[in-house]
Amino acid sequence: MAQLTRVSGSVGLITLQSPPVNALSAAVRQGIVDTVQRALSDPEVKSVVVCGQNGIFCGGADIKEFGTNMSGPPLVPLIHAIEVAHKPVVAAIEGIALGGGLELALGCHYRIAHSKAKLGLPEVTLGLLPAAGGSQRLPRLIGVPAALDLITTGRHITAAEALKLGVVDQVTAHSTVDVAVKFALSVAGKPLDGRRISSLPCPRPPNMDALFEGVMKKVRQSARGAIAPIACVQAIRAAATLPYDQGMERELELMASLFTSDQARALQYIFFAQRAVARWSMPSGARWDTSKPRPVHKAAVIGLGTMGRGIAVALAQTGLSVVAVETQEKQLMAAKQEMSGMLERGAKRRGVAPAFDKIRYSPDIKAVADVDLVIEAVFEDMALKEKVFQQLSALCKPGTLLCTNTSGLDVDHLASQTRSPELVVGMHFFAPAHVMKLLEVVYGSKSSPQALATAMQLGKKMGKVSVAVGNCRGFVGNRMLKPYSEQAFFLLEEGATPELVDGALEDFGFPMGLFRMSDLSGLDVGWRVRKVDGLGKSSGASGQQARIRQGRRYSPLGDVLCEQGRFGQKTGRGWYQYDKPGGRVGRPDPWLHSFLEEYRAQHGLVARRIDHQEVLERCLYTLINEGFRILEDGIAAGPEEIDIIYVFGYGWPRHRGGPMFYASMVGLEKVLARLEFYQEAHPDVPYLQPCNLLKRLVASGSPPVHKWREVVKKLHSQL
Ligand SMILES: CCCCCCCC/C=C\C=C\CC(=O)SCCNC(=O)CCNC(=O)[C@H](O)C(C)(C)COP(=O)(O)OP(=O)(O)OC[C@H]1O[C@@H](n2cnc3c(N)ncnc32)[C@H](O)[C@@H]1OP(=O)(O)O
Repeated sequence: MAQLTRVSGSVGLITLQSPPVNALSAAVRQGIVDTVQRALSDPEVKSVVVCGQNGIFCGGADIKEFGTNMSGPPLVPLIHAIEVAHKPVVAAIEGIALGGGLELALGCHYRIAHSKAKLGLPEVTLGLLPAAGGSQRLPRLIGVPAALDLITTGRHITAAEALKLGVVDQVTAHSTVDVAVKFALSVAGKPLDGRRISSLPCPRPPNMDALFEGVMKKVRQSARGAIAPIACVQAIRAAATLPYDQGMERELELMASLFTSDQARALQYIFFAQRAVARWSMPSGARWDTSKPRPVHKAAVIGLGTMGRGIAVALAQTGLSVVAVETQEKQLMAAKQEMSGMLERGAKRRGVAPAFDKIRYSPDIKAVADVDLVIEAVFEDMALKEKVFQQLSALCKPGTLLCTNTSGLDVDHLASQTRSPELVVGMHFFAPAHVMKLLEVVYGSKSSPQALATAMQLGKKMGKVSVAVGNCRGFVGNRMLKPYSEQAFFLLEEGATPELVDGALEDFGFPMGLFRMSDLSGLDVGWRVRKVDGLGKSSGASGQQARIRQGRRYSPLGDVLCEQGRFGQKTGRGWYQYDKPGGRVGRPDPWLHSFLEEYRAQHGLVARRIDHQEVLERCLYTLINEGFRILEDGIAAGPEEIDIIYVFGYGWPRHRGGPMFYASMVGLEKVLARLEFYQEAHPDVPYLQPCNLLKRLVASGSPPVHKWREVVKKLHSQL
């Protein structure tokens, strides 16, 4: 689908037509081939402009076609045909030119972009590289260092940056197509030498080998096992060292190794999952497209600890008026100072004025009287939160949405403290709240669809990836974390060290292993929760009995460390040792190793050799098992919700697609078999008991992950 019209007498205007983003589907590619051929053979046409309908140039290859039997004309010869054309071809870039879309534009002889357009080669984020000549043309056009940056990060750039780098020739704030047509008229009949990028030499940077070595090292470190960024560097190296034709062969060879890889499948799954979770539904049948959000102009945040500060700043940066309430004067002053710095830094990064005037600070909770929405972010203590919700219910105007930033307490119970439980939802932000992308939006049993719609819309406005989930202890993310961390503790008891467990998890792709993360966030955080749950005391007893609590295996290891004041980085000692309290670089701690040996001896435990495979299977498969329980319980509507929460909030490596997708890649039969194996060895660990949904899926032939949502829906409709 591409249309050719003649404008201004002699300009052939080719318009790509494939909503919503004019992706290069087989039909669009065929349309381009046909219209280019017609335009070039029409003697009345002296020059050509390529644009996209509805103010969008092109979103790149049609990702939905990947993994299918791709038919239709391939992109490489199509773009080549444009480049070798004897008539000037001008790309009129409005909206976006991404991936194959930008590669198409790079095949044109001139590029004119609208000032609001965004350009980029984001293939790496989908596990690919720009294989329609992008990896070979871009370095020729803008040089190797800039091409390395754009292609290995996949970042989108503004038209202004594109102009500065030389990706485009001109930027306009007017109608791009009109400007491009005028320009096309002006270059008709002029020679095109020097305008065909593939024929340009690639500028060789000084110290090229050292440059590539340095970049490769950096990319390997940040890729955490992802293969596409490395292939991108290799392709650009080919551009810098080989003639164009040979570079294109290398590009294809590298693309072939990525195209059908598990990582590409995982990353493309995450792309669509991120969009799927925006189409939320509730067990009542209420849905995203039938529930109207309430307008929110003014919001309040109650409690200005770390979370409250981040939330208030994020709201203000979204343009909302914010009342920031902190009843402790000293804390209020400290918050004000820190938040001003956060606003200033954020504004500098985004090139806008700091939103200082958007926040009004108050020591008095009565300041919430006229707001549309409140986010409570006080200390994680139910009694305190109950009191705050009672006060809010009495003070706020009717219709105000009351949200809690609890990371796992009962939203229904908090709702029961108010006069309008239908207006209560959870908005679980992740620290630091003004930076982290994830927002778990938790609906209680009485939350109205409108309340959920409002919180989801606000999350979107704040630039968050918002996921709607049901109410249960820990919601989705923290609930799944429990079996994962429990297994890590048990592994220490059985012979592992924190370094071994963290090493396995970091090799898998987590930015930080569980123990390193625990040191960072503070061991006392979990300790406090365990104490509320009636656990959390080391008891001083020895033997197996000391490790059975509430009828199941329990490891008091973390409690013992806390009792000794080892809270992690903040105290300079935790699972690792640090140079000083507040130190950031953890080193293995001989004291901890001796402590573990003594602990095992005291409890009659015999250390054995544990390998990375066992760490991964026990930590990850129990986490996945809990994910299946969450689906079974109807807390998440599908595997996509769980996977997006883990990728955006818990550091799960994106190129592994989230825990549920990973399970589907490992094979459900294998996950089930290994859980059964470990359960037999550890019958006192309920989390190792395979969940019914997992068994059911295996019994029904392990359907692919995109079918699980339907299976779960059917399961619930039968109940
Ligand atoms: C042997 C092996 C040889 C293999 C040879 C193969 C040769 C291949 C040659 C070239 C390959 C080129 C690779 C590419 O071009 S990969 C694609 C690169 N493009 C992208 O990554 C862009 C992805 N899209 C986005 O970033 C955004 O969607 C954006 C375009 C910025 C729009 O954002 P927004 O306005 O927020 O809207 P949504 O994200 O919600 O999107 C709206 C709907 O459009 C769908 N969409 C978007 N882009 C694509 C696409 N490229 N293909 C298909 N569909 C796309 C998106 O899914 C939304 O629909 P829905 O809500 O139904 O999911």
